[in-house]
Amino acid sequence: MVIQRTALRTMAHVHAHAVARRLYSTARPPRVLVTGSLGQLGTTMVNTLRTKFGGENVVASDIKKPAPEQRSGGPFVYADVLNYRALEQIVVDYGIDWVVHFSAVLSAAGERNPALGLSVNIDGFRNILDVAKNHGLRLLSPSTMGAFGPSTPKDDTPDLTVMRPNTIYGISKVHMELLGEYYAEKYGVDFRSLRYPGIISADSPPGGGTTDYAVDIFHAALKNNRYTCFLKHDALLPMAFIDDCIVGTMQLLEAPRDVLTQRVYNVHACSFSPAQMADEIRRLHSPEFAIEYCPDFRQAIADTWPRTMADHAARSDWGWNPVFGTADIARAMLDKLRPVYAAPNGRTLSAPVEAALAQ
Ligand SMILES: NC(=O)C1=CN([C@@H]2O[C@H](COP(=O)(O)OP(=O)(O)OC[C@H]3O[C@@H](n4cnc5c(N)ncnc54)[C@H](O)[C@@H]3O)[C@@H](O)[C@H]2O)C=CC1
Ligand SMILES: CC(=O)[C@H](N)C(=O)O
Repeated sequence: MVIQRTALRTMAHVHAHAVARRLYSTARPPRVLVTGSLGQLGTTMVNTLRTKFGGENVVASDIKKPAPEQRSGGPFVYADVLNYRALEQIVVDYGIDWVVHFSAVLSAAGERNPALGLSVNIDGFRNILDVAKNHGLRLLSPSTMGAFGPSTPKDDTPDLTVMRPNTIYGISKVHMELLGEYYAEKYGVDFRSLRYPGIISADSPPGGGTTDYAVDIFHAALKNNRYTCFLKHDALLPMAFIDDCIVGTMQLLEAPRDVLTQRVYNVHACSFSPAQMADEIRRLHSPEFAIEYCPDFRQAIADTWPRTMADHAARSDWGWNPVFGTADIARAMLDKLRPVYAAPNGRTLSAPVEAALAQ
C-alpha cells in the first residue's frame, strides 16, 4: 500500500512535470543569445528575433560598443566568445535557451590576421559549443561557401563533397561543422548550421569578407557613381539578399528537430559577377556608372569558391525558398540606400556604419 502510494505520488510528480514542461514550452518564447550581434548579419537577426519573441527575450552581444540605437529594444551585453565563464554567466543570468552564434573573423580578415581567425573561429566556437552542451541549448552557427576549396566541384556543389579549403576562414568553418556534428552525435547538442553564400545588406556594413564588394558597390554608385572592384570582372559567386538569409535562418532555427536530415545545409539564391552587377546598376541607377577592376589577394580566395551550390535538402527539409535574384537585389539595395545618400543635412550613414565603411 505504502509502495503503491509512493509510486502514485512519483507518477503524479512525473506527470506534473511533463505537463509543466509542455505548458512551459508553449507558454513562453525561447530566450535567445546572439553573439557578434553588431556584425553585418547580427543587427538584422536581432531585430527579427525581437519582433518574433519579444525584445526582452533576445540578448544581443558583442565586444564592440553599440550605437545608442543598437542599445534600444532589448538587453545588450559584452560577450567575448573567447571567455567561457563569461558566456556561461550570460546563459545562466538570462535563462538562455537558444544561441545564434554570429561572432567570426571572415575570409579576408582571417588572411590578414590568421591568429585572430583561428582563435575566434576555433577557440570561440569551442566555448560556445561547450556552453550549449553544458546547458542544453539549441545552437545555430552559420557556415559558409568558404568551407569549400579549390578541389571542390564548382558548379552545383553538393552538401557532401570534397572539402579542402585553403583559407583560415574555410579551415575553421570545416572544423566548426565537424565539431558541431560530433557534439550532436556524442552529447545530443541540437547543433544546426547553413552554408551561406555572400550576403548583401543595406542595414549594416560587411565585416571583412571576399564578397564585400557586392555591398560596397552600391554605396560607391550612390556616392560617386564609380567603383574600384577588388575582384575580377567575371568572378562569379553565389550571393543572397539579407531578407532571404534571415528568413532562412529563422526557418532552420525554429524547425522541429525531427525534420532535419542533416546538421549542415547548403543554401543558394543566385550567382553574379561584378560585371553583371555593374550592368544592373547602370540599368537601374545610372548608365554612366563606371567600374574598374584592381584584383587583390581576395581574388585568389574567390577562385577557390563554388559558382553555384545545390541546396535541395534545405528546400525539402525546412523550406528554404529565396525570392531575391540578381536584379531584385540590385533594386532593393538602391531603393534602401537612395534616401540615406539623399539626406538633406549631408549626413549619409550612422556614425558606426560610416566608420566601418571607411576602414
Ligand atoms: N556576411 C556574409 O556574407 C556571410 C557570413 N557568414 C557567417 O555569418 C556569421 C555572421 O557574419 P557577419 O555578420 O557577416 O560577420 P561580421 O564580421 O560582420 O561580424 C562578426 C562580429 O563578430 C564580432 N566578434 C569578433 N571577435 C569576437 C569575439 N572574440 N567575441 C565576440 N564577438 C566577436 C565582431 O565584433 C563582429 O561584430 C559568421 O559566422 C560568418 O562566418 C557566412 C557566409 C557569408
Ligand atoms: C562568403 C563568406 O563567408 C563571407 N561573405 C566572406 O566573403 O568571407
